[in-house]
Amino acid sequence: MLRWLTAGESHGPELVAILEGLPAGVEVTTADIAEALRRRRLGYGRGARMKFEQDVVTIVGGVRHGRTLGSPVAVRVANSEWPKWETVMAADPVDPEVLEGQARNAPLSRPRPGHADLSGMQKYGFDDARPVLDRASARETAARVALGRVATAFLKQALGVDIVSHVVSIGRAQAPEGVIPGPGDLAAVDEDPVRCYDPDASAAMVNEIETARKEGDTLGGVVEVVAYGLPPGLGSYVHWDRRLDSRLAGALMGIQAIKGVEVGDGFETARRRGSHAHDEIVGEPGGVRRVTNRAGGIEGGMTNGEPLRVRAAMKPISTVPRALSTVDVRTGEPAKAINQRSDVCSVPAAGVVAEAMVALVLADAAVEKFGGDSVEEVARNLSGYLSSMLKPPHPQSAVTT
Ligand SMILES: Cc1cc2nc3c(=O)[nH]c(=O)nc-3n(C[C@H](O)[C@H](O)[C@H](O)COP(=O)(O)O)c2cc1C
Ligand SMILES: C=C(O[C@@H]1CC(C(=O)O)=C[C@@H](OP(=O)(O)O)[C@H]1O)C(=O)O
Repeated sequence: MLRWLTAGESHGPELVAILEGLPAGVEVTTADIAEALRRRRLGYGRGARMKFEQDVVTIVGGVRHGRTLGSPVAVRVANSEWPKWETVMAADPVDPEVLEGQARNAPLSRPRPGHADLSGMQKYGFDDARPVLDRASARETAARVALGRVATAFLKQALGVDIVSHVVSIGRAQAPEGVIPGPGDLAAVDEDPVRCYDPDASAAMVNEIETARKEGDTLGGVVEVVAYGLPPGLGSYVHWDRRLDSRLAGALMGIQAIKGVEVGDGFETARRRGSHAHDEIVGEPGGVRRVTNRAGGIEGGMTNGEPLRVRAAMKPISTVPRALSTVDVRTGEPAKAINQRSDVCSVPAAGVVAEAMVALVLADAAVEKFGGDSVEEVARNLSGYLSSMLKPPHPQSAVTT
């Protein structure tokens, strides 16, 4: 079993992340993780903070000379902006007089509709949104992307799996259906300003973001993650919480602002007749394949050997410059919601985070099926499984033998 945890606040000194249960022998370096974090900061529509802040990565456990040890992998991602926030977010008590004069420390009492502010204040008994938003913030996804990079390395090295993601829509601008990056196309997707694989759709998405920005508004959208090279049989049909689709949906919904998840053709499948909803099976030399992949590579809660396809729908950013109505919790009076620097659209970044979450869930399922002590052992077990796996005899090979 793979377990992962993150800690740290958006304006705190650093994020920390631990991944436990990963086999020994996975090749991964600080530079690999730093590059994954760089990808997460990209994307047209991100706010000012993404330009001036650096993610400073340190691997502090579980890796020696570029290979995992089998012990928990621990990563620190430092916030380079920490000196500006040191008194506001200090762990130890700070002299109230020092805090008094700091604009940054003024209580945030006008909760934003759509953010965690108000419910978080009510739940934990705060009269200031600062302690809520600082942890609810998607800054935390940097920690997940760091761990996701380690999981991605494991999946590639032990199973030959490639994970790509792309942006399917931003606002009303939509990529044509069926345009999906191939296993080696991640760099090409990353080159696009909104991480869309279709150039015309990409231009329309950039235009949507610019228009929203000019109008003081924000946008959401849909991202898709595709994993190539998965063997059949990861996950299980035997219990709800062992189903791979259930685990993927939970992981994707656990990303800030994700409000919907689709597996394969998802909601569109619900509108089709059965005769056009499923993927017919044909034999071919060496095995079987599906003629289509409407299911997105999962049947019965298990991978079926076809590319895995999952989508996540992100709501628009809730820090809307044309601020929404709220109540000032100190006075009870109507007010305009907190409106500080913010992203206009973070959908491209959410795609990178979604890749990380998919990688962590798939790595967990792979360790469960093939063992978790070393990359070599996992590869050996995978190879034994594939060579003994049920494969209906192909008619042509039956004739020749
Ligand atoms: C990569 C990423 C970046 C985000 N950036 C912002 C932002 O700059 N401003 C903002 O208000 N919300 C941003 N969000 C969304 C908030 O984190 C989210 O709306 C908030 O946590 C409440 O969402 P929830 O209801 O899904 O928890 C971002 C989300 C992601 C995934
Ligand atoms: C810091 C990151 O994203 C932040 C996520 C976020 C939110 O409310 O989720 C709000 C913004 O932070 P701030 O209010 O400090 O500008 C984003 O910049 C990041 O992705 O690294």
